Amino acid sequence: MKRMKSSSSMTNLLGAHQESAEMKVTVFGSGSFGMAMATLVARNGFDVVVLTRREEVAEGINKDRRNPTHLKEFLLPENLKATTDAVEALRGTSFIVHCIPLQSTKSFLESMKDKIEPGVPIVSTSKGLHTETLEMMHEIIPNALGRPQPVAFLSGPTFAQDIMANTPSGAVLASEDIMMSQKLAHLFSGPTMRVYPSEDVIGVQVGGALKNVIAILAGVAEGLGLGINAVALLVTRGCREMNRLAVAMGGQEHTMNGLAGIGDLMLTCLGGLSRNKRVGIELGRGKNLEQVLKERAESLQGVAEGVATTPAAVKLATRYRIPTPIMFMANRLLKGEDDAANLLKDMMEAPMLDDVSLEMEFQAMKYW
Ligand SMILES: NC(=O)c1ccc[n+]([C@@H]2O[C@H](COP(=O)([O-])OP(=O)(O)OC[C@H]3O[C@@H](n4cnc5c(N)ncnc54)[C@H](O)[C@@H]3O)[C@@H](O)[C@H]2O)c1
Ligand SMILES: O=P(O)(O)OC[C@H](O)CO
Repeated sequence: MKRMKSSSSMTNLLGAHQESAEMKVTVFGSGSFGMAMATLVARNGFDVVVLTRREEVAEGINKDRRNPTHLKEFLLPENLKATTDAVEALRGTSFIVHCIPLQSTKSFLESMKDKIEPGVPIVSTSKGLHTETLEMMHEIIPNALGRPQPVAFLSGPTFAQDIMANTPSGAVLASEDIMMSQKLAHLFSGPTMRVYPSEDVIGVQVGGALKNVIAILAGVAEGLGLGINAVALLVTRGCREMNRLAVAMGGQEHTMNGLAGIGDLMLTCLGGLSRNKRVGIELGRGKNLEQVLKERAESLQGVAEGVATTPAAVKLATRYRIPTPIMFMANRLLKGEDDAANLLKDMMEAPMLDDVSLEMEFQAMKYW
């Protein structure tokens, strides 16, 4: 494919699909979502290079057109290549799609800072909150690079498998600059993907992070065999906690009512493919967290961001004085402070007082 000679500035994103064959896109990460994003933009005509840590993955993608470890049932487009060489992956790139788990992003980007051109936009797809610093990606990226960088955040109800299968999906892409959101959203959109531009950087990120916390509990209810009524109860009341906290943190209510909020919550909690929900199911069936995470790591089942995000979510809820008893329950469970059945029984016995003030609710932390 024809390459642009120098393509590092936002102006090169103008013109979108008709110029796509001349534009190179770099994808960080060859896990499930890295492969889905790489395939999506390759289908839109871009030359795509996936940066992977493992030679055998690069070789599988380049020679067999399959990732040998993730979503290997899908044949990859010919204009999608892979490399373990960051300089090669980034040479002449127009924009970067970041698909590395949030907790690993700081160290990863610190190692990349001299290789990434300052003007190249980074579209983050990572969903979470830093477990210790409580930071979101809009803070982690410039801190790790040691400079401002054009950044955008793509989030919504998008299981990697469904994107690979080319069935219809939708997401939101947010940046502080609505013009940049519009241009980038257009580059990701296609016959089976609708990407809506937004300026709500906080709402889009918080929605993607907190839905994973609630999904763990949806899984716990399922693992305990409590039935779909219990799942709907937890997810709906969890949704209220997620919205209140997101708005307190600066997110917009309409974002939480859209694809990056309730849309992703529904998919993750009710769909069958969520890794976060799967962790909850295993906990509900009586396994401990250490055992669950060890088994997942051994069989390359992919990151469940909600595990590391939950302690950060409850710290932020405390900072913003937002009552989030369901998220606190998830935290107690993950810390091994109580077992799943006991926690849910306690929750059912909690008073129901919706007419108390938010502050009273927060102090009591037992109304839900
Ligand atoms: N899988 C999905 O359906 C999906 C959908 C939307 C968003 N996301 C988000 O995308 C992000 C990535 O998810 P995923 O499903 O691809 O996870 P995954 O576990 O399948 O893959 C993660 C990738 O990151 C790489 N990686 C991890 N730590 C690294 C480090 N320190 N340095 C370099 N590479 C490192 C791994 O080798 C792997 O290639 C997560 O934040 C997730 O919440 C995933
Ligand atoms: O598999 P999960 O739980 O990480 O969810 C994947 C995506 O975030 C769904 O939108």
